[in-house]
Amino acid sequence: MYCNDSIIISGVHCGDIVSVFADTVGQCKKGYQKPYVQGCKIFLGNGIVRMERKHLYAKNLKPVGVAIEMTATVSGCPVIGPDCLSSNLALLQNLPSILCGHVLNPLQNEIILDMCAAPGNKTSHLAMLMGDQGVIIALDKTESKVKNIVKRCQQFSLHSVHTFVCDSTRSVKKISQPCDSEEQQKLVLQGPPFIQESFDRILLDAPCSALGQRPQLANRITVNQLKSYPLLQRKLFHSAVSLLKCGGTLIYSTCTVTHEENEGLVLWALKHFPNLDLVPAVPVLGGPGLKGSGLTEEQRQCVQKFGPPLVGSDCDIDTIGFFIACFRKKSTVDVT
Ligand SMILES: C[S@@+](CC[C@H](N)C(=O)[O-])C[C@H]1O[C@@H](n2cnc3c(N)ncnc32)[C@H](O)[C@@H]1O
Repeated sequence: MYCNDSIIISGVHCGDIVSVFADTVGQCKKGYQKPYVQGCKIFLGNGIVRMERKHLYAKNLKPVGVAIEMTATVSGCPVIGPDCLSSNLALLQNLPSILCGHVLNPLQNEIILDMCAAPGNKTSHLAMLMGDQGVIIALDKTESKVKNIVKRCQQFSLHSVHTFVCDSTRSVKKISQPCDSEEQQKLVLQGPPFIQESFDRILLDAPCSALGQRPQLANRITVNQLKSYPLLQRKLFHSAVSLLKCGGTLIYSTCTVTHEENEGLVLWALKHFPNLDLVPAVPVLGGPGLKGSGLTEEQRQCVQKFGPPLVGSDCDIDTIGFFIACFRKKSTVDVT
């Protein structure tokens, strides 16, 4: 357990063996002194105390490190955190997120767009897959989050990534401007809005309801919030199709499990963009799309779906919930 989110009660000392709980209702405030008995909590496991209250809550302290070293967890997952890896050598990512980069398969010297890039985990992976040769434009609509992409790229000394604060639903220039590939590269480096068909490959790792994230002990998402995502995802997808070159690859991914944000988005895209083909997302590690989702059997096999292995599920890899679909643009046909 990392010290920035720990609550250690008075009278507990380094070396003590303690049980660790997660507060599921957000009432156990940082620094709480007494045992938290009334609120809702979930047992996470046992561990050894490595920091006491005086190491955590004294004035002007900015504690870092492990406060409780977990020795046995209910989840059975190994304890892996930032301290386990040298931060300039490796980045921890879940399996489907890593797969996203491989499915996009960016090649050296291509022009790549990462439309919703912060904090830059997938962006930095893409740059590494390209040997840092080429151009990656990384956009995010939140300025503070774009700073995190910059930090992430500095951490790995990556030079091919160019970041911009941008609402990607507004990233397409209205007027098209035919130009050669050298000119195209110069223009994208000037930042958004971009002329249509500027990018060889696009990653749309969309903002989503994130219901696939784990561990998830409590979720406070409202029905209205849940309903807002498909609309935003469609707007972003629309921009992505405009910005993609003919023959280019577009990856759409989410870390959620809802039909509307995953298979539903694919059905909508195939209906509204006759110039797009759904192609197999390879390499394959996940399971097919949901049965009964409206996708044909062939289309179900093209997409990849991840999540905890459920009884009767087609995928037995135990990961966060995730969805990947891969499209190829075959022509510049106007869209509806
Ligand atoms: C799923 S996260 C991206 C994670 C990132 N690809 C990574 O692997 O590190 C979605 C991101 O989309 C951003 N976002 C939401 N709406 C956006 C918009 N209209 N334009 C650009 N970015 C947006 C959010 O700020 C958030 O950082």
